[in-house]
Amino acid sequence: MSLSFKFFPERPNVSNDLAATKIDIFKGIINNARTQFFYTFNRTELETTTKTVYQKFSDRKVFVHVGIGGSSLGPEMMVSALQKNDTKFIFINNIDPEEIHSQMNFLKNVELKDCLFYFVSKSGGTAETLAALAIITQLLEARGVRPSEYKNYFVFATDPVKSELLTLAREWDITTLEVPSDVGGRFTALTPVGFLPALFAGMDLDLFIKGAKDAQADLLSTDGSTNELLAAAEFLYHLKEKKGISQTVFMPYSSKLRSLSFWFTQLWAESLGKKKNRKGEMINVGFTPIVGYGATDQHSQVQLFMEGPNDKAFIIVEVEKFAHDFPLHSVLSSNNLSKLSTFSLSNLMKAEMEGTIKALRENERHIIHVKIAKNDEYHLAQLILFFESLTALMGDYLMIDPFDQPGVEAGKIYAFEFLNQL
Ligand SMILES: O=P(O)(O)OC[C@H]1O[C@](O)(CO)[C@@H](O)[C@@H]1O
Repeated sequence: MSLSFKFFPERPNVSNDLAATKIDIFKGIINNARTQFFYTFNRTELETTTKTVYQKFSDRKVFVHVGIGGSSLGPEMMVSALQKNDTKFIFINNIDPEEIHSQMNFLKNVELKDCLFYFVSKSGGTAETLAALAIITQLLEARGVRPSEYKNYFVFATDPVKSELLTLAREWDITTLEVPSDVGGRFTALTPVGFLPALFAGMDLDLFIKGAKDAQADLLSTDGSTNELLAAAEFLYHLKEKKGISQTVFMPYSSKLRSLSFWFTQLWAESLGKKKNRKGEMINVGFTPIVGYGATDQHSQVQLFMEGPNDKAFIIVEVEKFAHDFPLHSVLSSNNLSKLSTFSLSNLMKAEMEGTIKALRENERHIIHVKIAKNDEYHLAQLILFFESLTALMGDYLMIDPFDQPGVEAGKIYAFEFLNQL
C-alpha cells in the first residue's frame, strides 16, 4: 500500500499474534455475505457495465447527481478531489427548497439533451431522493418530455434485488446500474455509485480500481509491525479505553480533499455510533467525527485543538506533492513577504502542517499522520479502502454492528407522521 503513516506520541506495538487474531476477525467481517465492501471492485462486470453506460451518454456536459448520504458523499468527494474536465456537476443532495430553486433555475437554462440525471439510492425509497425525482420529472414535463422519453435522460443506480426504483426503471425502461445488495450505502464509493461520476469527471477509473486492489494484501497482512490498519485501530481504541478520547478530527491539508472529511464523517458516525452492542445490551458508544482541513482551519479550530480539552484524536492527511505550485517571490517590499520569497506555496503548506503537528505534540495531543505521494485516483482509492476497513474493524473493537443504522429510522417514521398532519 502506498499510504505512509506516523503515529504520535508513538505507534502502538502490534505483536504478530495480535495481528493474526485481528486479521482473522477482519476476514470474518469482509467475507460475510452482507458486508462485501472489501471485494466489490474485484467484480469486473460492475466496471464494464458502468463504462458501457458512460459510453452511451458520454456526450452529456451536465451531470446531475441525485442522492443523499452514502449515495452522494462518495461521488462528491471523488469529483471534488480529481475532476479533470469541464463537465458541469450538480449534486442534488438536500431538500432545501431555496437550493433546489437555484439548481432548477440553472437547469431551466440548459439544453436537456446536454444533461444526464443520475439517481442513486440503494434502498430506492429515500424520501429526499424521491422528492428530487418528482421535481425533476416536473421540469422535464414542462419542457415537453414524456415519461416514455425519460430513458434518454435518466440513469438509476440501486439495489438489484429490492428497491422501489427498480419498479420505475422497468416501467420507464431506464438504464440501471447495480448498487450491490451486500454493500451498505456509505461503503459504495468503490462501486458504480462512484464509478459513473468518476468517468464523467474524466478520472482514470482503471487506476482508481487498481489502487484499491493493490491495497488489499497489505490491509490483510499479519505482520503487526507493518500493518497500519491494525496499528490505527489499536491506537484509536486504546485512546478511547484508557483516556476517554472518542472524538476524531479528520483534517486533510488539501482543499481538494476537503470533501474526504465529509465522506469520512458519515462513514465513521453512522457506522460506529450505536446504542446497543451485538448482544443487545445498551452501551451507547461511538466516535464523534470532526470535519477540518488545513491550512484554513488553523485560523478557525486549531486554537481549540491545541488548548481545549484533550479529548480528540487527529487524523491528518498530507499530500506530499501537489500537481501545481507557485513561487512566492514578489516585487513588493515587506518584512513578512521577504520571509516567504525564496519558498513556494507547497513549501508553506508543508511547513504549516508540520508546525501544527509539532505544536499539537507539545500539547500532548494524539495524531495519526497519513501521507499520500500525490492526489490521484490510485491514492484516493487506497484512502477510501483504508478508512472503510478501519471503520469495519473498529465496529468489532466496539462490539457493535457497523453496517446498520437503526437510529435514523425513528426520525424518518416521525417525519412521515408530521407530514400526514400538515
Ligand atoms: O441510498 P439510500 O437508500 O437512498 O440511502 C441514503 C442514506 O440514507 C441512510 O440509509 C440513512 O441515513 C444512509 O445509510 C444512506 O447512505
